[in-house]
Order: sequence, then C-alpha cells, then structure tokens
Amino acid sequence: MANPQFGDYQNEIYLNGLGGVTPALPMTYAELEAKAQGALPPSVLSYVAGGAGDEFTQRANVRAFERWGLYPRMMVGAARRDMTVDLFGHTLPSPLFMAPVGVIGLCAQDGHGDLATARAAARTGVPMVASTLTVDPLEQVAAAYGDTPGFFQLYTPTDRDLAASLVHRAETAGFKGIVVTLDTWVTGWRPRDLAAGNFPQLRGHCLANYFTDPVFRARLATSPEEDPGAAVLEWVGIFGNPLTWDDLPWLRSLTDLPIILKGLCHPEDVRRARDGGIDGIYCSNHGGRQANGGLPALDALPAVVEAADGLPVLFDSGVRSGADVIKALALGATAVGVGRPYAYGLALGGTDGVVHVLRSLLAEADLIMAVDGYPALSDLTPEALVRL
Ligand SMILES: Cc1cc2nc3c(=O)[nH]c(=O)nc-3n(C[C@H](O)[C@H](O)[C@H](O)COP(=O)(O)O)c2cc1C
Ligand SMILES: O=C(O)C(=O)c1ccccc1
Repeated sequence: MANPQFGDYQNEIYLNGLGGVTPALPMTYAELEAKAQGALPPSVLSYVAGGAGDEFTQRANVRAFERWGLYPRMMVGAARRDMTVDLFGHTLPSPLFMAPVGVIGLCAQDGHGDLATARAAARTGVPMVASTLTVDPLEQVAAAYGDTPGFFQLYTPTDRDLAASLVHRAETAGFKGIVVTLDTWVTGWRPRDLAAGNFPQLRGHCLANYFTDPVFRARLATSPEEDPGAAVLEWVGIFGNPLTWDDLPWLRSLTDLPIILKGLCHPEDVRRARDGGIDGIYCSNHGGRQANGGLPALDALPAVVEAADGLPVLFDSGVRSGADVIKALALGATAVGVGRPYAYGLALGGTDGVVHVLRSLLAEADLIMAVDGYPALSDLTPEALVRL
C-alpha cells in the first residue's frame, strides 16, 4: 500500500484473525512483561527487570504518564498522519527509538540479541542506540542496521585513548551519532541483583567492544582469550569515568559526529551541555535503575526542553505504550525511547518480537493521533495536554 500508516498494523492483525491466526506475541505490556519473566533466565531477568532501591522511581516513571490526559479534537482532517521527524540530519519515519540496553545481547535465545535488535531496526526504520556493552562487537551490530541510522552509546572509560578508540571505531563502522551516558559511571544500589550476587559484566558478558579493542588489549599482559578473568578485572578498573564539566571540551574534541548527553534531568545541566557545543540532550533517569531519587523523568522533561532552547531532546524512562509516546512528544521530546519493552519482545520472539513491540507502539500512537485529531507531530504541544 502506498504511504502506509503505522496504524495499518491493526488491519493486518484483524485480517489475520479472519483467517484464524491471532498474534503470536502479547498485545499488552503487562502480558509481555509477565511472559518474558518465564522466558528469560533468572539472572538476566533480575538484571533487566530490576531497578534501584525499592524501585519507587522505576514505578514513578511509569505512573507519571497517568497524570496527563490528551484533549480530543474533532473534525480536523486526521485521515492521514505524519510521524516523520528530522534528527541530526536524518529523516526518520517516526520519533521512536530503541534506548541502549547493555545486556540486550543476552535477552535473545541464541545469545546474539544485539544483532537481532539491529535487524529489527533495519526492518522498522526505528533506530537502535547500541550500548558499549554488547555481546557482538559494534562493527557487527552496525552492519546489521540496513538503511536505518544507528547511534553508539559510549560509556566513557577512564583511559582517554580507549575512549577515543571506541569513538573512532563507531565512526568507521557508520554510526551517525555518539550518545554519552553520564549517569552510570558507578552502578546504583540494585537489590534484585545484589540478592542473586549477580552482575553479568563481572562474569565476562557483553564486554566484546573492550576485548576486541586494540587500546584495551594493549593494557593486558595476556589476551582476553587466554585469561578472561584478568581482562574482566581490567575492565572493572577502567569502566567508569566520573566526568566533570571540565571534561566536556575533551569529549567534544573526540568526534565531529553529533554528541548527545544522556542522563540530563536538570535545566542547569542542559544549559551547560548546550554552552559546551553538545548537539542533543537526552533526558532520562536510566529507567530508575541508577538512583531511587523519586523524580520521574517525565516530570523533568518540560524544563529540560525549555533549557535545550531548540536543541533536539531525546527522552526515555517509563514509556510503555503508544499513548506514552504521544504524551512525551507533547511535552516537547523530539524523539522517544523505550528500553525494557523491546528487551521483553526480544526475549519472547527474537527479531520478530522486537518488531512486534515497535509496530504496536507506533500503531497505537498513530491511531491516537487519528482519533484525537493531531495529524502532525507539530500539533502535539503542551496545550494538547491536561494535567489530571
Ligand atoms: C537491562 C538494561 C540495561 C541497560 N543498559 C544501558 C546501557 O548500557 N547504556 C545506557 O546508556 N543505558 C542503559 N540502560 C538504560 C536505558 O537506556 C534506558 O534509559 C531505560 O531502559 C529506559 O527506561 P525503560 O526501561 O523504563 O523504558 C539499560 C536499561 C536496561 C533495562
Ligand atoms: O545496567 C545498566 O543499566 C547499565 O547501563 C550498566 C552498564 C555497565 C555497568 C553498570 C551498569
């Protein structure tokens, strides 16, 4: 069909139903999450599903969306909707993206979930932000993106040469931007993982980008293949760099690709990033995994957008439905990310599972734009929302 709309996924599902075929994967987030609990090994599940402290912030991220309602508008001519968005010079079919999920590699049944997710990005046009912590090296992830632009998330190591090497490799592999995550130079207090005494990276998982890196390898007396334990210990020593604003000029000097700072929730931090020549702001509290501080990321979004003063603002934390995507857009996000939802889709159905989750989110968002009368993303403004 020419000019397909994301809502067409609904027709497809009902038509299949006429032929006696119902969706292989859950249609609600609650069921997706519950079924994934049965599919994932307990050690991976606790890492993915868990958060910081008693997970108040994680729940608050989700609940924050329930405090906003969208005004329905009638007779505006919403028969066709346009969800295309320009991001760092790329025209994307929708403002949805996949947030970096470090252990996504382990969520697939074949243990290569980064590649399976990259294939879902290729099939849907929904960009994937690849974590530094992948099972397969970033070059292989980038090669699976097809025509969909991909972004590389950098955990800045304390070794500056290693940071430069990772960024250089990402540029060469064809990534279109570098997302620098600022809120995870130290791991938050995570009771579920603590109870199981389990942290996947310490068991050598998802460290391929380090183990294949010439700068990292040069730091080791023996190769990671010969002595993986020593390589993991070396990783522990260099993983987290407690960056300060004084490091911003150095970060900026690493690449001409767009740099996006992830984990900004305070408007003053946004202004500093902007003044330092950063290209994009990523408002997130890491899905409530890092600090149990209470502030839902959505509640930080409006002031972040104001301080960003026209810079693109990416948002994630707590997005579970197409309605949530619409609300974050109305509060000023340029693009909206999901984390756990696609990890659960992957766990249940591989690439097809991720595609199903993304298409469902987009179909619901598109149909809300149709039913509530907001045919263009530019129609989604704070005035479209009521605080409940
Ligand atoms: C299992 C897991 C691993 C994550 N790993 C990373 C990571 O490597 N880098 C990063 O910047 N964020 C990471 N995040 C945070 C996500 O990018 C995102 O901020 C968060 O998942 C959004 O919240 P949501 O899960 O409620 O959608 C991870 C999240 C999860 C659930
Ligand atoms: O688990 C995470 O959310 C995450 O991003 C991470 C990555 C490496 C070390 C600690 C946490």
